[in-house]
Amino acid sequence: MSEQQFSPGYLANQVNRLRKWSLNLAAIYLVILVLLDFVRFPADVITSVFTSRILLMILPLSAMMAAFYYQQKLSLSKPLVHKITFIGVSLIGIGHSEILLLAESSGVMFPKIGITIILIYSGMLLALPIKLATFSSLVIIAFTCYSYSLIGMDYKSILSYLSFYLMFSSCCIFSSMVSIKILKTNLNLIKDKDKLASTDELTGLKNRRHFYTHAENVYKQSTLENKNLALVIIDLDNFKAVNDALGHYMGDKVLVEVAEIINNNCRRAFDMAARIGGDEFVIMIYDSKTDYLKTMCESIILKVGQIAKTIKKEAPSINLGVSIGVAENKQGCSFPIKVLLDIADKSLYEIKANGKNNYNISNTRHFVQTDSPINILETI
Ligand SMILES: Nc1nc2c(ncn2[C@@H]2O[C@H](COP(=O)(O)OP(=O)(O)OP(=O)(O)O)[C@@H](O)[C@H]2O)c(=O)[nH]1
Repeated sequence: MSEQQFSPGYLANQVNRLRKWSLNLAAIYLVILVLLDFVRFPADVITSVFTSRILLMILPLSAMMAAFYYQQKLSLSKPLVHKITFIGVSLIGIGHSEILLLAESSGVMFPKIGITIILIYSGMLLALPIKLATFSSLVIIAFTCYSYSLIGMDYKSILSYLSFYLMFSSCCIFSSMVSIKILKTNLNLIKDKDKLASTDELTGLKNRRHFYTHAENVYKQSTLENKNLALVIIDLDNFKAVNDALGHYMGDKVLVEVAEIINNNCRRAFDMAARIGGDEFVIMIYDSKTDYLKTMCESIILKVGQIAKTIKKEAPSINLGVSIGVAENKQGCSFPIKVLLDIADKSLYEIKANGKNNYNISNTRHFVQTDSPINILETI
């Protein structure tokens, strides 16, 4: 699953889909109810019944569906969509009470708690956020009980209908809560699994596999937006000696501290640090500036130097250091990630060959003009 699917809007999208389907069901049942009206009601009241159905049920439900389906196109805010839904549900409740009164006055056998109306309500209640669904239920129940009292129903019957409506509404609201909870739990489980698969266990940085996927996406973004993109490869110097002299536990500790230094350089959304080998790391900097890259490399060398000083106290012969190779895609000059890594690697090995503990920044424009790019371009 891609990273984009886990964006903060992912859960909201899933919940929205669930709500859209609930509304679709409500709409289907409403059509059935309207068709039943033609069979049940005598000709003299059918016009009034049909008008009430259109004004108080079909139109509000259509407005609710339009708000849900065209939320983005119409730039409707979420609270506005919820308000439209709430008003829609309440109107539908009132509409049904109105038709109940019409049925009673014209002597039509009209089930007080019809299965179709229950299905319509459940569809709509599931389409609302929990608080609004609770509030709408109360509005609908109040109106229905009021209509019952208007047709002269005794209080015991009203009470039994009231308890039925309360049970039925709470059942819908509870199902809505449970489905959202299940969605949240599943999403968190998938997120945890994805995090484990993309993270380096020791340092907590992203691993090589995740880095490549992310880097390809950011590279596409940089070409679209015509932004600079820099890859910084960082390799510790003489790290093996730390392991050999002070043990793997100390070696691990050094790697964790270095990872923290490296990660602190990722300040913007597209930047990313990863561990791509034993003592090898990479940082990707989006919209990079060469001056910033220089300052960053100097700061990393300085901070790793402080770790080296602590190591030296315990093992004076160890010269821990860090070599850094940087490749920077300047605007209008876009080498793919693989080639950019190749260039950064070559820059790094120049430093390794020339005394270590330093950095080297290669602007990719430079490679087009000299002999070196011919080698690099052949690898494309
Ligand atoms: N403690 C520890 N060591 C590791 C880990 N992964 C790799 N290494 C060690 O890192 C060392 C890397 O060795 P080299 O590539 O020779 O690096 P170096 O000693 O820094 O040599 P230069 O890069 O040439 O300066 C090896 O000894 C690996 O065993 C790890 O997770 N923990």
